[in-house]
Amino acid sequence: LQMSSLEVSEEVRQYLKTPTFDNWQWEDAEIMVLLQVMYVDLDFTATFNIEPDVLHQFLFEIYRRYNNIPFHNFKHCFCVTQMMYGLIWLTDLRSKMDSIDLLIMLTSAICHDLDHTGYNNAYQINARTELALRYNDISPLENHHCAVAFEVLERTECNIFRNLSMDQFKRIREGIIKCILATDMTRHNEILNKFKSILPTFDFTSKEHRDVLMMILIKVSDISNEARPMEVAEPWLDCLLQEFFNQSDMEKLEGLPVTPFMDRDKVSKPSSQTGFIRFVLLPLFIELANLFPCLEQHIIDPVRKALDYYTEMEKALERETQNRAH
Ligand SMILES: COc1ccc(NC(=O)[C@H](C)Nc2nc3c(cnn3-c3ccccc3C)c(=O)[nH]2)cc1
Repeated sequence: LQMSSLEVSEEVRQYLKTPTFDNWQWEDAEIMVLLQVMYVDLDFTATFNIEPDVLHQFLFEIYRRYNNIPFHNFKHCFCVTQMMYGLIWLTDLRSKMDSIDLLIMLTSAICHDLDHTGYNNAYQINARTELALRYNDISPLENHHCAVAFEVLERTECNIFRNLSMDQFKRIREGIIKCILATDMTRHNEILNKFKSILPTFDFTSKEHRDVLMMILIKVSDISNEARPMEVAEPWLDCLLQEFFNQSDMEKLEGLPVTPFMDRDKVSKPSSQTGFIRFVLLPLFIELANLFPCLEQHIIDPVRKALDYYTEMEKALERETQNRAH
């Protein structure tokens, strides 16, 4: 099943640009080739003189630095990157932003959860882990993901930016740090409110506005599973709850505070998801659709369907528990 990026059909290259792409049908080795195809089809390899072998070495080292945990693994990195790739094409971002900003966004997506251990920032801080100590409780995970990304880029054979100028590298480094640190969900309202405040007068020629948009786009890509077809999205929720339950089991064992929506004794799959979609996902996606109306049908409609699906499941679950109670 080995594929070289030369052998990926035109049909697959088009499918790769859509939010309906099903990651579950592809092996890791094929996903590595699909990631290369993204750099080629966005003309990054030509524009930034990225040698194919360096791109391959970079992606392989990234692959090695993701851990085998239920959710924050290499397949999640691919899903976030593929959604970012789809958004770039759907919104025709190439006609509105410099290629270097798109290169920052795609590379940030690939690197955004590097070496995630399956335990979130609340755990890192409460358990006083090495990461919490090193980063003084300030987004310890996201700081770590970003530091690992630049450790990889320090290796010449993996440095996809090695043929760029110092100024270009500085701009890329600043952008990747901003994007990866923006994926800390405790900053969700800060970033969303900033975007809401600039939306009425959004100006693509303003660097400040572009920076906020780039953070919104990686945030949208990061939590966008429910924008995908149900048969692609639902397994991801099972993986997420598995990872969350592993954490809350550990917190109980270690006598640490347990996050309510992670407690297997408290959370039900549908009720946690309806809350997340109504209060986190839809408000974020609706704001982005204000800037790119085409996202209504491609992203928001599927999410509304998912909300209906989980609301029905929630009702069915309630009826069942009531019947059992009688
Ligand atoms: C404001 O910070 C928050 C807000 C919500 C959540 N998570 C949830 O509400 C629940 C558990 N659901 C949920 N959480 C999700 C999804 C996708 N990513 N994601 C997630 C994963 C890890 C950390 C944070 C989030 C939002 C998803 O489809 N559902 C986690 C953190």
